[in-house]
Amino acid sequence: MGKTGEEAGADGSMASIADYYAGKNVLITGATGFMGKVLVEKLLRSCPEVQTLYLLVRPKAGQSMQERVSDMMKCKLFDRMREDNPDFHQKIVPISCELTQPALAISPEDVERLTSCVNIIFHCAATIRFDEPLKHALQLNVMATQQLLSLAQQMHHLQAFIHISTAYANCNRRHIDEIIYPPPVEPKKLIDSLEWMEDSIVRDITPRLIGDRPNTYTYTKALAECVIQKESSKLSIGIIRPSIVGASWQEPFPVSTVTIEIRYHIHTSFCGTLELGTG
Ligand SMILES: CCCCCCCCCCCCCCCC(=O)SCCNC(=O)CCNC(=O)[C@H](O)C(C)(C)COP(=O)(O)OP(=O)(O)OC[C@H]1O[C@@H](n2cnc3c(N)ncnc32)[C@H](O)[C@@H]1OP(=O)(O)O
Ligand SMILES: NC(=O)C1=CN([C@@H]2O[C@H](COP(=O)(O)OP(=O)(O)OC[C@H]3O[C@@H](n4cnc5c(N)ncnc54)[C@H](OP(=O)(O)O)[C@@H]3O)[C@@H](O)[C@H]2O)C=CC1
Repeated sequence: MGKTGEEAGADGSMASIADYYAGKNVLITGATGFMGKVLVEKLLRSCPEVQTLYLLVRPKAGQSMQERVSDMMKCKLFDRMREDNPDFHQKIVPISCELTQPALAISPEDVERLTSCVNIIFHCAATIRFDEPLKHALQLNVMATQQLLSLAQQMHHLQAFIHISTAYANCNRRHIDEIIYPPPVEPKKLIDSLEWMEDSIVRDITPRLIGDRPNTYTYTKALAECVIQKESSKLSIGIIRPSIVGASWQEPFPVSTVTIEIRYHIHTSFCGTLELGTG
């Protein structure tokens, strides 16, 4: 992550990661997901002086966002935290949202609270279904990212906006550099033109639109990177492109063997069961 000059010591040395997070307020989207909850646990455990984690969570399946976050903190992932610091939940503040709604459906009071104190944003939320209908994938992976960037610009103390992309955003290329490639289409034009179209028409033209990318997931993740790049002069932005995220190696506890059922369709259909061991 980039550092601001004021975070460097007098001798120009960088603070440790834990020192950097001391007293910081962090906003996380997708905190109930596979990667988000690991991030929440890691920040709480390894950066004990972090001030507050604001989690943007939607109510789901009859559960309020508070119930969902309470359930999450009871899961095995947080066993070590419960032992080390039973009061860790006090650092977590759930904020109600629905990322596909205008202004992310965050209440004005919560917007005020977030804009006055958030220092770092981790944007993990996305639809990761490879076969998500294009309109919905655009709504969540691209338009919600745009809306979160708008919110970020209102934040008075924001130091970093970290966007979780994917190594597969440019999987149509043989060689991928650490750059953002020009978009296959101007995201705003695409969104505007799909808005009035019936879902069935969008479905029919999706293969033409995504071109040589294998699915709507990688296509919309690539468009999201372009949306992010447009704001890069106004915000301090980092883009992470993980590849395939597996089980934990050592922390918070080692998972020695995991069986992954592969039903991915990237370049060819692929079906089978893969055993991954860690030693
Ligand atoms: C040595 C190394 C070699 C490595 C060799 C790898 C080669 C392969 C390369 C591909 C590499 C792409 C890496 C992208 C990395 C990102 O960027 S992250 C994105 C990751 N995305 C995902 O994991 C989502 C994948 N899943 C999907 O998109 C959809 O489930 C599919 C595959 C299109 C299937 O859709 P569907 O036919 O409607 O089926 P769906 O109801 O979704 O799922 C059927 C069942 O499978 C389960 N299921 C679905 N997805 C998963 C999952 N990921 N895990 C477990 N269960 C699942 C569901 O829970 C459901 O279970 P039941 O309810 O039946 O019990
Ligand atoms: N898993 C992997 O191997 C890889 C993942 N990535 C990227 O990492 C990020 C996280 O992926 P992962 O954790 O696996 O995904 P998950 O599907 O496990 O999590 C997605 C998260 O997004 C939230 N979300 C989805 N829709 C909405 C919505 N409408 N409003 C509010 N929140 C919403 C989900 O909340 P809810 O619980 O309410 O559904 C959930 O917390 C993604 O950006 C993905 O592209 C990149 C490379 C590899």
